[in-house]
Amino acid sequence: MNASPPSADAPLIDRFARRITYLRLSVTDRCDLRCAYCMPERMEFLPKAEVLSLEELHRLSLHFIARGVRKIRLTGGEPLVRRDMVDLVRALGRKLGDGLDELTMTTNGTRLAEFAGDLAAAGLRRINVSLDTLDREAFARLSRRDVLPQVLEGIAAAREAGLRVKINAVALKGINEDEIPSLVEWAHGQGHDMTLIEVMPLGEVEGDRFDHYLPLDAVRRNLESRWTLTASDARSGGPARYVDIAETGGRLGFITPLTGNFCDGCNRVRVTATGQLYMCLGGEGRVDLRAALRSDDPDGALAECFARAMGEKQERHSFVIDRPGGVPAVSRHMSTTGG
Ligand SMILES: Nc1nc2c(ncn2[C@@H]2O[C@H](COP(=O)(O)OP(=O)(O)OP(=O)(O)O)[C@@H](O)[C@H]2O)c(=O)[nH]1
Ligand SMILES: C[S@@+](CC[C@H](N)C(=O)[O-])C[C@H]1O[C@@H](n2cnc3c(N)ncnc32)[C@H](O)[C@@H]1O
Ligand code: SF4
Ligand code: SF4
Repeated sequence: MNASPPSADAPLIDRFARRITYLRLSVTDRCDLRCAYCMPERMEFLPKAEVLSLEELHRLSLHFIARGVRKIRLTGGEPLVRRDMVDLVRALGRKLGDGLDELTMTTNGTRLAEFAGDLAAAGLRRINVSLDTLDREAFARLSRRDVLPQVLEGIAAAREAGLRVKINAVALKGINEDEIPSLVEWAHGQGHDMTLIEVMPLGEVEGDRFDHYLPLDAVRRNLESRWTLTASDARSGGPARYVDIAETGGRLGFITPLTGNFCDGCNRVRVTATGQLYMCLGGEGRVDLRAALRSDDPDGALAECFARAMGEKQERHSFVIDRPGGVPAVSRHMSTTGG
């Protein structure tokens, strides 16, 4: 008996009954920074010709929304280095309240001062800005670019434009470890939520991630010896688990792929700038949506791709950072998959 063809708007549900409602869409693999935990100084970027056009990114997003995706995060590389970014936000913003609950972005903030107003006007309400340190020299060493003042200006501009800002910081032993409490105080003092992230072994970088890996269970214990942390029920749709801190009056999230696996509740997939759908951040499994989109029968080909992706999405990642010299879990850099 022949199986019936996959339907054009079947919800995205994987083999483990996890429903996919969150798309992380990487709009470019390029970046104006070179964060040492993310990529090497001499990073090779994709030829522009391989990257999806704005119209293709939009069309693909609509296919995801038709299948039950309610949250789209634009990411990269650095999304704001792509020139037509605001146009994409404007186009997708029209789906807010009409299938889409949230359209948001993760950015390094270097270009936010220029774009915050346009992004807010186009429908963004909330934005995550990556900021690992407030020390200008440490920032310049870590990101290999001396642009901390620009990032701080960007964050201020986002707030002025009415965007809710969440600060993301990768916790790094010997780099920002001692600064974590003051970074949290600063973020909360500015009215921003904040999230700490464990470094993940994705893609080759210069140096050994083991040297700077900082488990967040230890960071949490340290913060508990200083402040009153109360577990919060707040959820932002991503993997963070939050606490409220009485003394700073703010919320702090922990993203713990290594010390507290959260794959059971996975609700997301990611698409690269070349239209490759990766079912898991920590896996090699992918399907080629660009080829489907450019085929003679895009609707049928995409339906098949989505069915295959849901059949193949893996249960969990197998990241470990447990000894010097470990190899990355996958060769792909975080900047390719968009985090
Ligand atoms: N291992 C793993 N890490 C993830 C996943 N999703 C996001 N992250 C990591 O979490 C960090 C923060 O991601 P963000 O781009 O701020 O997105 P988010 O945490 O979903 O954001 P919220 O919507 O504010 O919850 C990045 O370093 C991501 O790589 C995931 O599915 N698996
Ligand atoms: C890949 S970046 C893309 C968006 C933007 N360029 C930025 O930095 O916000 C998304 C997030 O991934 C984080 N990240 C990058 N490499 C990482 C790694 N190896 N482990 C954990 N987080 C990482 C960054 O700190 C950032 O918060
Ligand atoms: S973390 Fe973001 S800003 Fe830093 S190098 Fe990677 S993509 Fe660029
Ligand atoms: S590592 Fe893979 S399975 Fe786990 S939460 Fe992330 S995408 Fe989902």
